[in-house]
Amino acid sequence: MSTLMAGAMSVVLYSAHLSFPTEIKGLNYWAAGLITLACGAGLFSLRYSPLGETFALLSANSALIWGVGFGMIGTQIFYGRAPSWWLFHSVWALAMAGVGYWLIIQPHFAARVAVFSFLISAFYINQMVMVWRYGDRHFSTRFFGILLLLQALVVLTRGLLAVLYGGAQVNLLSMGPFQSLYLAAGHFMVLLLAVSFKAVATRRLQGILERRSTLDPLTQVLNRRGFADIYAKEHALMRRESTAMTMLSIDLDYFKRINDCHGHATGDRVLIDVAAVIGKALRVSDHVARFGGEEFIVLLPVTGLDRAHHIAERILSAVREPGRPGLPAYTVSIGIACQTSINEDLDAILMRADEALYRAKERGRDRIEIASGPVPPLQVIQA
Ligand SMILES: Nc1nc2c(ncn2[C@@H]2O[C@H](COP(=O)(O)OP(=O)(O)OP(=O)(O)O)[C@@H](O)[C@H]2O)c(=O)[nH]1
Repeated sequence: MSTLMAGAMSVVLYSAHLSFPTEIKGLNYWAAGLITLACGAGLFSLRYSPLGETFALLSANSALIWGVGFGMIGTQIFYGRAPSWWLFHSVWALAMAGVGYWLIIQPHFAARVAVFSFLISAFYINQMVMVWRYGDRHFSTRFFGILLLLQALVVLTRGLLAVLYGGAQVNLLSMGPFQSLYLAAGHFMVLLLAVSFKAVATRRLQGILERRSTLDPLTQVLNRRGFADIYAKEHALMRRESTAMTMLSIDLDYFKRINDCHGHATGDRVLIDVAAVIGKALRVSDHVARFGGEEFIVLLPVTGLDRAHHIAERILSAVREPGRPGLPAYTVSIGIACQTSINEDLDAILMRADEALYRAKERGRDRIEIASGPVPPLQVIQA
């Protein structure tokens, strides 16, 4: 039953892989791992078939190692790590050599169990390390990590019992407390691991969708909604720390002409380029957004007018620089508004920055203008 459920989970994971092939990686390996584990469980039942016990045990053990190994590869890829195919193949080769030797040449059940258990635990331990190092601090990740730890402990204990007490303690065909525990773990843990991996993947997807809803799809900078959220946070910080922040309103000059002369696709590439140029001129703590069309807004937290003017000049001259292949020359105009009062809201500061921008347009474009502002009750301006 649990084998069938693991098979069903593989369909769920594979369909998630087909829906988000680039956003969430590794799901296909997890799906392959679950199917292979289900096949492995099926192969064990062939031991009483005409194919014989040796074939059944060798093929089943091989499938189990592949199944767990694919899970490890899936987890590594999920966390953006290079897959350890060398570990995958080494564990498989060593385990098959050990199992084969103690099954065919020198039959020894306990030795077979020990070598298989110790080697396969490497896959679980490797995944635990991945989750510990690269996972986020969220319930789904912790759940996944704890299950991996438990599975590693169960497998290692089986190996140890085989070494210390011989085959009788770990023979799953005879019943004892450890055998029951191991079978329960074997049956349900795989399923639980698949469920927890799906939970981790869903959490990743949630983050991706949240990020997407705040990003401009063309330039990958913030959109109006994402910017409003960031502004609210910076505004709260400004209230607490009595600092200033400055807004730049940046608009491409004669962008309609670029579209008309070079086509809309080139216009789009210019927009991507200007977003990149602006981004390079900023600190990581600054924020850039595209407010539709060819207008970009930059928020410079804890920044006064002097420093903001310096940054705006840097953007202006970086945009003017020739030599970006395949793009027409273009310029931008910039309006600057400094916010020093917490009573001013986003709409008000944007309006002032826009007024300055229109003045820059009127006065010939490719220039910077500073907004006259409300009298600043400023305590600290870090320029
Ligand atoms: N390629 C492209 N063009 C866009 C996009 N959004 C808006 N536009 C174009 O941007 C142009 C804006 O033109 P205007 O508002 O006249 O501004 P402008 O030509 O830059 O003139 P000034 O701002 O006065 O210097 C229009 O032709 C829009 O079609 C977009 O996402 N991609």
